[in-house]
Amino acid sequence: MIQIRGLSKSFGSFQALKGIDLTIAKGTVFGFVGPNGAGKSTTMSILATLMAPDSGIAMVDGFDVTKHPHEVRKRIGYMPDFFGVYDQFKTMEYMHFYGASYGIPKAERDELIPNLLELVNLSDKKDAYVDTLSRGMKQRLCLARCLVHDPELLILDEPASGLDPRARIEMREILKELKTMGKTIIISSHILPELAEMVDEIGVIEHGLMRAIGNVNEIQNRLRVKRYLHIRLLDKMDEAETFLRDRPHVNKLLREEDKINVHFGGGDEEQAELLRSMMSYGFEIVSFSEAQSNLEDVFLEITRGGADPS
Ligand SMILES: Nc1ncnc2c1ncn2[C@@H]1O[C@H](COP(=O)(O)OP(=O)(O)OP(=O)(O)O)[C@@H](O)[C@H]1O
Repeated sequence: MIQIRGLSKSFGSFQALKGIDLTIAKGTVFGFVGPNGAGKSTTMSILATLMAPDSGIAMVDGFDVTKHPHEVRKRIGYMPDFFGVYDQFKTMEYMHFYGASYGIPKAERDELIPNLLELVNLSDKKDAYVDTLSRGMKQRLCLARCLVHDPELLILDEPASGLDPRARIEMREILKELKTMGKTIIISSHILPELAEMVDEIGVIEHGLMRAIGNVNEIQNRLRVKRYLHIRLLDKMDEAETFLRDRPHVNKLLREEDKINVHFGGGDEEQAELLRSMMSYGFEIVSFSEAQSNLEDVFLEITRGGADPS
């Protein structure tokens, strides 16, 4: 669905994209993650035909975004990170406005729009003025608007940003629904653990370069991040940190207020040995647990330069 080769874009002397490559198959939900200013929005704007690259190629469903923007626009629904919602419209009117812009006949819109509003849980707000909607509702309305022409590809730039936890969960449920409908989705986010359960693949971008692409497990394996141990102690945190740094298979330590998180490269036996050694040294251990590494850990690992993902 998406093919990007050597995509570059500069703003003045600043190089926002430095030749990125990316392939996303049809039906994939792709999580696009990276720190602020990494180049996510720039890449998405180019895919949405709103910005021309300086060099390189971006194709959507076989159409070049710069040569055939109209073909591309028919196939995509784009949700920008900042959007206006034409406050003087009621929800229903707003949807009709977008539907009409895509040339969808009124009779068809009359059938389609209530279904879309239901999908995004806004049926009861159909007669409300857009400016009276909450932020979460506006974001869901924007998503419904993206779906009006039944695009195959959704390009969603931080659709959950600024939402409270409940609104985020609602947004995530809608995205899961779209996934089951077979849409290809590229979604950027800072809320990484939330992406983990719905994305098929992730791409990590930093300073305009793709640092890693693959499914979460593949990337973890590539980074050789085996397991994460959370160790809570009654006291002697500094001493424990020094002790742990010298132990075998301890790749990295992250200190939190009341616990030490260890990136551990060993297996069960080595882990048991680590616990044994801490006990015999005299540390008073409150808990010693193993956590599944999640998308956030992977992201931190890559962007802190803790391991070479290549
Ligand atoms: N129109 C512009 N003019 C000048 N610089 C720009 C412009 N658009 C983006 N940039 C710069 O390009 C870099 C990449 O920006 P981009 O918005 O793509 O990042 P991002 O990964 O989406 O970050 P965020 O998560 O903060 O939205 C940033 O340093 C940004 O300041």
